[in-house]
Amino acid sequence: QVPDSEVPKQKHDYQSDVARMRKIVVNSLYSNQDVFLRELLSNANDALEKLRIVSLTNKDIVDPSQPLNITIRAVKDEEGTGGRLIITDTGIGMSPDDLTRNLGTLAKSGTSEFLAKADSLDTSGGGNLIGQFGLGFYSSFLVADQVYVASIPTKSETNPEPAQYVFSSSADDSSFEIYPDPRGNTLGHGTEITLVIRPDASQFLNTDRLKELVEKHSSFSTAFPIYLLTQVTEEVIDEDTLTEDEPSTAEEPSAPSEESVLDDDDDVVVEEVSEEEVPTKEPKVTTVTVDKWAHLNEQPPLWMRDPKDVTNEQYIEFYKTTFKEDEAPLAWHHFQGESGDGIHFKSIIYIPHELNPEFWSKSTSDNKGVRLMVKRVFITNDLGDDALPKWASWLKVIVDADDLPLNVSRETLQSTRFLKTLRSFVIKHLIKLMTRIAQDDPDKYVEIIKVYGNAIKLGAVESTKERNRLAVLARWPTNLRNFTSLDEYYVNRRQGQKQVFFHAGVGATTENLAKSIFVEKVHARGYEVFLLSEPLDEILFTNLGQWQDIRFQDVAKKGLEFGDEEEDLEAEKAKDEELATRFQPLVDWLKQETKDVVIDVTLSKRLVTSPCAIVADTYGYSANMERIMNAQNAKQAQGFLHEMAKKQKFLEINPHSPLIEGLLRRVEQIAPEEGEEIDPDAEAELREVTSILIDSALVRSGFDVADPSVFFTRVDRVLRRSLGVSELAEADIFIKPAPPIAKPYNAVEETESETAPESEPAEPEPVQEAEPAQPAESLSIELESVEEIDIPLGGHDEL
Ligand SMILES: Nc1ncnc2c1ncn2[C@@H]1O[C@H](COP(=O)(O)OP(=O)(O)OP(=O)(O)O)[C@@H](O)[C@H]1O
Repeated sequence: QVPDSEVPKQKHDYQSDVARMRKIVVNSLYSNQDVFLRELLSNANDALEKLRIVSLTNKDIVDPSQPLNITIRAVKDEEGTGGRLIITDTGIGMSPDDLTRNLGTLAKSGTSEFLAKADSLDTSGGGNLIGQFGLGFYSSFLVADQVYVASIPTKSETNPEPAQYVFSSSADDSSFEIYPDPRGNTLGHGTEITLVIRPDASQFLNTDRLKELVEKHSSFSTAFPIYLLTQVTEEVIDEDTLTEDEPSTAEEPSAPSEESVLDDDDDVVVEEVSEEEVPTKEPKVTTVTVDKWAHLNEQPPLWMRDPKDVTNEQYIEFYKTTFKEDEAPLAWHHFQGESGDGIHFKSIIYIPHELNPEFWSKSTSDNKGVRLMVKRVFITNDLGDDALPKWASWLKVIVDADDLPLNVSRETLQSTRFLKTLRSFVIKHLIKLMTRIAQDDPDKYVEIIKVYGNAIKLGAVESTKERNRLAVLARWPTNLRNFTSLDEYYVNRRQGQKQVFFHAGVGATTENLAKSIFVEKVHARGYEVFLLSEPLDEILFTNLGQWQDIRFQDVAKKGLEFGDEEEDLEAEKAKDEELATRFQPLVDWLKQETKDVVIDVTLSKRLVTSPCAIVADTYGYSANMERIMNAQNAKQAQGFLHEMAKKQKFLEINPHSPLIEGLLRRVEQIAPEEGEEIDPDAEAELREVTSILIDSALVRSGFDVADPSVFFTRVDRVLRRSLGVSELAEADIFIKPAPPIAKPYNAVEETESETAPESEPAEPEPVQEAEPAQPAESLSIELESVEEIDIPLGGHDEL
């Protein structure tokens, strides 16, 4: 019976956003109509969960004769064109105020964000938004022209005698009505939603279709039984009273009870057949249609089942429904464990298909992704920051603990080892899951690592306990391939290799890193080098220190060894000595010239074609680390140490580079003979060339030059010389001054209206005629008289 009759009704206007929202939901989700059932069942499940939680501390509020369940009933019109779908739960219920607030307003935060998003929505995105913004109830209007919600809350101190009220609204109304249910209290406690199904949605009155939908979306996501009223035909023995062979339809069914429920094993249970009298004459068999409640979710909830009995589709559907996600997860793992306090649990962990964009910007984990159940009953999804470490806070977890008390509080959980053990179990199984995928399905693993690679690295940096296991899972590009693991690197190392080579440059592309002067020789020799572009990478390698028995080596730092240096030791040594003697004058000159920039100058063994490089000492900052530290404002925090670390640099020159050869020759040329004076011009020019060489070495090595404008002025000067342009020649500058300051707003308006008829726009006034704010001549004179800055040569204070 639709609860609509001549009782006084209170009319309320929908909050304007609600009307807009309903329209959006209906329009954007039209092709996705069947989500309505999932949404309403999810609300019913929530209401039952709320009641169960409240009843833990207040047993009296639940009517023991009223089992906690959800029922679905389809009632077709006599004409068979439409009908009503009635979904009832015996949950917490709603008072008239709740009905108004919950169904008539949008108290949710993020509503305006939703509306903005939804305005530009295509149909495919709608399902996701519905979940995110809790629009569940409005999806009723996808299939119904008119919706009645009859509800009665449980008894409480503030409401000892609750009454059943109805919320009624049609799909096009801008208002809704609230009124006392003319039928009185028919529900005990709970909510009954009656949808007057639109003709184009009549498939939802078909019990087979309903059964299919519930099985697909909802059967395993609730621990409360869901019953569907189905009609079964039975053959019964006709009593004398029945003379015709007409099928008879059962009356309005009562709520499901154990006896009235269809048993799955035994398809039809005869319910209303009296066996009082044994007919004496030949019995006549008649076919009757009987209404029966079919229990749709008889199987235990998914997480309690044996993984062997669950299909991939079921895992995916369960995930979507439980965590309100529209996309399938990337992977999942179903396992059981024991907390050490004797608490057993069953759990499923899911890796969502994408990382929440807020993951990197939020400092706390704000984790609602862990749903704790006790003996199949939902307890909470608010276990606080302790539930998962920040780096793994994107995981979606369902966990059911058998031995916890139902009224367990967050404080109790935190004081026992349960949460701690759960956390380490979840992480252990996540690592296991990822390791398995990495081995069995490398393509899938790449997909996962693209999304979660940096989160894994964060975990390896943050967690000392799991560092090595997580580092195994991380992947980096190298000069030889993409997505390389540390183990792969180790296996492919060269004979005698005692270092894991890496080169880091935050934000640089892999291609640019591969072209670095520090990589050229390592690459040319056929060694593999990790190319790191994320801020976390170098920190992680530094924290790891070594992999297996070989230590990490930044190729841009001192200490680079290939491991085969011993092989030609004698021949090498002799060559080195010869080079050292030959280049000594240049090294001495450079030491003097660069003493403020580097702590020493050496002949390089790492460069191939580049003339020189700035190399950080083992304990100094590499260019990458210097940038990271500067960005973190570590200068203030670490003061002296930071400055010291920055200074630990060496200049390495490549004795095989023609440029360095040339420089050596110049240094030798300007060296005065006994009793001769040094040529000051030649010396000044050499200094300038040296400065440019050092600055470009800094830039090539990834460091910043102290003052780029000084650097470029020097380059300009050298260019002028090579082009035969006078160093003193000044630029012919004329800069057109800006027009005078605009007139006040009103004045502009007046002028415009007087002088600028719409059809014929006035010629813009020539700049000269306007009254300049500053005389144009004085401006141009000032600019034209700018002089080139005279840069003192020699020394590198400015570096
Ligand atoms: N069957 C029900 N029993 C009790 N309260 C209900 C029921 N259905 C809806 N409500 C109340 O109405 C509110 C609005 O429901 P709606 O489905 O629109 O969003 P929601 O359930 O809060 O969001 P979400 O779908 O994201 O969980 C719910 O939060 C709940 O308080």
